[in-house]
Amino acid sequence: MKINFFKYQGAGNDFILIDHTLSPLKDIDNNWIAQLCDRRFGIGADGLMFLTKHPDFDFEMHYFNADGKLGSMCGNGGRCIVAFAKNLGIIDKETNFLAVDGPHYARISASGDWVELQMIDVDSITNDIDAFVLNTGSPHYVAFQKDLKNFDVFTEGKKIRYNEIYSAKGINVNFVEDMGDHLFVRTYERGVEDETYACGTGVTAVAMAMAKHKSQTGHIKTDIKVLGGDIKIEFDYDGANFTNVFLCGPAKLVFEGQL
Ligand SMILES: N[C@H](CCC[C@H](N)C(=O)O)C(=O)O
Repeated sequence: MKINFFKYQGAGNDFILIDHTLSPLKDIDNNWIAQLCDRRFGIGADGLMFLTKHPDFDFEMHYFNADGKLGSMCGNGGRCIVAFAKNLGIIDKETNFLAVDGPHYARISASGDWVELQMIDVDSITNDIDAFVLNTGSPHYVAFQKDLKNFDVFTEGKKIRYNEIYSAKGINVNFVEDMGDHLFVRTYERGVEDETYACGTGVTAVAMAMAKHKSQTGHIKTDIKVLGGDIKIEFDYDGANFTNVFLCGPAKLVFEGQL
């Protein structure tokens, strides 16, 4: 049986999407997923998602990292699957869907390629020396870095991801430089085990860490540049809890094909 797939990208974080609404997901072949995500032997992607039906939601998102294993929440993937669901005609301007970290609300531009995705509330940020550690659906480490453009994100990110504190469960490692009117962020992603061009849960974690660092409260809007484009984050912060969190950015169909 032929399988139709769609390739999407959100600020350069790229994904393979498969409509699996006709049957439930079972017998996942993790090696097959890893092979499809491989950039030389497969289609090439940072992750793969299946869209399935759910009795209480518009659809359910199942996200796998490029290594073929089930991932935790993927923010850019969430934005892309919303654009995909619109493309499939499952949803129109807004949606409530289920992901691994719970229900998500999202709204979509009329053009279908700009998605604002609500992320989970966050009530805990800890420190690891000068860095911040928090979970925005996926676990993130946020460190400040000068001259980030010329920094070796792969080597330094990998060192942190595999150090004795984080190696067992893994962590996504974000480096941020404050550029004045925006933040510049680069991320080493667990499960891809490489730097990616964008990470949605990562930039969300960075914006939160920056608000805490600067002791800002209220309704906070943050403009972020990543290697693959521009993302906007919005949330309310009362000094302890981050609520009404939105990850906003592009989500575009690149091509479709058949396996
Ligand atoms: N790229 C993703 C993060 C994927 C999470 C994954 N790397 C993991 O920790 O399982 C994002 O946009 O949020």
